[in-house]
Amino acid sequence: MDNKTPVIVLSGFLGSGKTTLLIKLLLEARRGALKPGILMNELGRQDVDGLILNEETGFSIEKLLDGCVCCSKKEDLARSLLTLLYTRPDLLLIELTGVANPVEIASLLSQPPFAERLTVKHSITVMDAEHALDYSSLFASDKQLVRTLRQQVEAADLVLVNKTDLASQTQVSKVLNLVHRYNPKTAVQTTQKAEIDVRKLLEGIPSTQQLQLENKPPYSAQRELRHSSHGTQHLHVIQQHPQQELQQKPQHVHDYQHEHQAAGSEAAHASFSAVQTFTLPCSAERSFSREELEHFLAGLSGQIVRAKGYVKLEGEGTTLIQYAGGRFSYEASRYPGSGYIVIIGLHVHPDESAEQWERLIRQDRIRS
Ligand SMILES: Nc1nc2c(ncn2[C@@H]2O[C@H](COP(=O)(O)OP(=O)(O)OP(=O)(O)O)[C@@H](O)[C@H]2O)c(=O)[nH]1
Repeated sequence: MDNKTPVIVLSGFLGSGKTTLLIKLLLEARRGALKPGILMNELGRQDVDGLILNEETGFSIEKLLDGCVCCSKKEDLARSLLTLLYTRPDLLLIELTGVANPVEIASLLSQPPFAERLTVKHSITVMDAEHALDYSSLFASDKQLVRTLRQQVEAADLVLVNKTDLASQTQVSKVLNLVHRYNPKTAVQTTQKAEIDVRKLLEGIPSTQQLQLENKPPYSAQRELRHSSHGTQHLHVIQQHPQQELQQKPQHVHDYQHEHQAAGSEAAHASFSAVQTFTLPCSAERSFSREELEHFLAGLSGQIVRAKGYVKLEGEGTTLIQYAGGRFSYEASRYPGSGYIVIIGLHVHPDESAEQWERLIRQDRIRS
């Protein structure tokens, strides 16, 4: 049996349903006694999805915040993958940002030091059935982003056309046609809340726990056996701390960055250009009404694509607020800290938005 760690890569535009799918995969992994290594990348400086995931599944994760792993954070991605491999997971789950290009990630994984340790089991792209068709015109000013969204479909072996509860039959059929046009070979499934038979996606992944129970050699010993027939490098590397390994192999990671720039500017390889992210903080005491928040977000300049964070709502307590595909949703949360909202959009004005936010918060002080 192949001893490489299987990887499932999740991509798809902002708010399409990647985290929703990841939660289902993790719950299934738990049922199957699989030990997952989880890596989440978010554009914002503040973590939201990681906290949701932890609240829903209890798993802790490796988070890469404040940038996209397929461009500015590639070196961090390499380091995080090594950190996760060091924990000897049964599988790796990687959720990319909504504007990441999975082709770049596949390329990183197919090179040393990962090629010999990881195998991509699935590359899944989640699409928003209601909005996917509008993206080309909506983001016409950001050619890289339009190309990235297309490559998200082209790179997938499974596409979920999600949020069908919010889309018409015609919209769903058109999205399915688009998927077939860009990637005739991929499997496609229409879903609501990313509801699919996740057992199939994890099929064939052995649990270390089960292997031990069956009295087979533990993972480390398997590595050793393999190592003895294939030379020394593999085992030597896996037993090192990731920091050490990166110190010994910095060239590879830097080469990656180099290729980026050498090929003629970041823009030539970047997966997006006009998308910006900023965070609006608020104290734990300040509470908002839903109307107040929705009105505030609607009044921001630029094109707000995604917003998420934790705020205190009047009469409801701490709440996870999500804005995706032009819709708001709210969910009670146990998040204990000060509130914040991460905003992602095109042609946005972070400073001006922060001033507006401050004014809104001050209004409350005047009221109370
Ligand atoms: N109505 C409806 N809502 C959905 C569906 N799938 C996900 N959502 C909601 O859409 C919002 C965004 O879902 P996520 O799973 O966080 O999307 P994401 O792709 O991880 O978002 P980013 O990581 O921010 O890009 C959440 O409020 C979900 O509950 C669906 O099929 N139907």
